[in-house]
Amino acid sequence: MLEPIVWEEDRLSLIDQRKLPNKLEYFICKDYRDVAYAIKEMVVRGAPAIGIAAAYGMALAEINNENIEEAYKTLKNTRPTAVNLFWALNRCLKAYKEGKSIVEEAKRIQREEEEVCKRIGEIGEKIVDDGDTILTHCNAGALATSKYGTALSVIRFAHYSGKRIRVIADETRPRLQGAKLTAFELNYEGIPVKVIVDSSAGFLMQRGEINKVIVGADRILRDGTTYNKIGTYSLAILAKYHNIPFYVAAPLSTFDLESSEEDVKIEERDEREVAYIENIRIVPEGVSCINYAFDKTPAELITGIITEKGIIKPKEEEIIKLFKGIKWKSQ
Ligand SMILES: CSC[C@@H](O)[C@@H](O)C(=O)COP(=O)(O)O
Repeated sequence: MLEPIVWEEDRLSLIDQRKLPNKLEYFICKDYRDVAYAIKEMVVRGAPAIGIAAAYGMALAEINNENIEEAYKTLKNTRPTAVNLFWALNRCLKAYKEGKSIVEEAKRIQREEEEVCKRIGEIGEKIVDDGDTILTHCNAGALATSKYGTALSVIRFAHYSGKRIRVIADETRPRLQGAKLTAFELNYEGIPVKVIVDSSAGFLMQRGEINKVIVGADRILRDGTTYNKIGTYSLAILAKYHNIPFYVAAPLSTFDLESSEEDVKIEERDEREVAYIENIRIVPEGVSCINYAFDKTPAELITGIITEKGIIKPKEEEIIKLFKGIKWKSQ
C-alpha cells in the first residue's frame, strides 16, 4: 500500500500528490512552514491526512526549538473546512502544555488514525454486496488518510474479502482527485476502477449501473450534516432520486459536535483552478469562476455513516452516543 506520510529521522516526507499519477515523489518538510505550505498547496490533502501532517508540523517546531504557539497558528490557517486539522493541532498543543512530547503525540495520532481506518474498512465492507458497482467521489483513500482510507477502506476490505466489486471514480473537477488519485490508488492495488466525468453520474444511475455511493467527509456536525468535496451534495440528491444507498465513511476525528452550520467555513480556492487545465486557459479572459472546494449534504440524504465504532444513522442521538465517554474539542 502507498505510504503518503512518512516520519523518519526527525523529518517528514509526504507523497507529492500534485504530481500523481505521473510521478511518485516525496516532498520533504524540514520545518513547520514547509508543512503549512504542503497543506495549503495540496501536496498533502484529505481530512485525516492534513491532520496527521499538521501534527508532524508541530513536532518539527518542537525539534527545531521554534515557537509552538506560532507554529499552531500558522498550521491552523492553512485550510478551513476539514475539522481533523484543528482536532490534531489541539491534541498536539495540549500535549505540549502538559509537558509531553509533541513528536510522540504526532506518532500516536498517525498510528491511531491508521488503525481507525482499518476498522472502518472491516466494519463497512458488510454493506457491500458481491457484484456491486460503487461510485466514489474525490479521493478518500490511503492518500487522504495515511493508510487504507475511509470510503476506499470499505472498498478495499470488500475486495480483500473476495467480493467482486467495481469502482467508478468521479473525476472530481477542478483538482481531479478522482481521476488522478483514486484511479491511481485503486489501480496500484489491482482493484477494478473506471473514471467518469462528474456530469455522467446521473445517467449511469438512471441506467442502473451504480448500486452504491460511498464517500468520505471533511466535517460532520452533530445533526449529521456532512461537508465533503464539492459535488457530493449533487450525488446525494441523485442517489436519493434513484433509490441508491448513499454512505459516508469517516473517523470520529471528522466529527464536529461543537459547531453549527454558520460556524463552518467553506473553503474557496483560487479561480484559476477552474479557469485553467494543465496551464491552458479554457475560460475566456475577463470571465471569472466560482470555486468552492466543499459542499454540504443534509443528513436526510445519507443512508448511514460508517465509523470505527459502527455504522450509524445520521441522527443526533446516534452521533452523541458514539462519543459517550470521549473528550473532544475541535477548534
Ligand atoms: C478520507 S478523506 C475525506 C475527504 O477529506 C475527501 O473526500 C475530500 O473532500 C478531500 O478534499 P481535498 O480538497 O482533496 O483535501
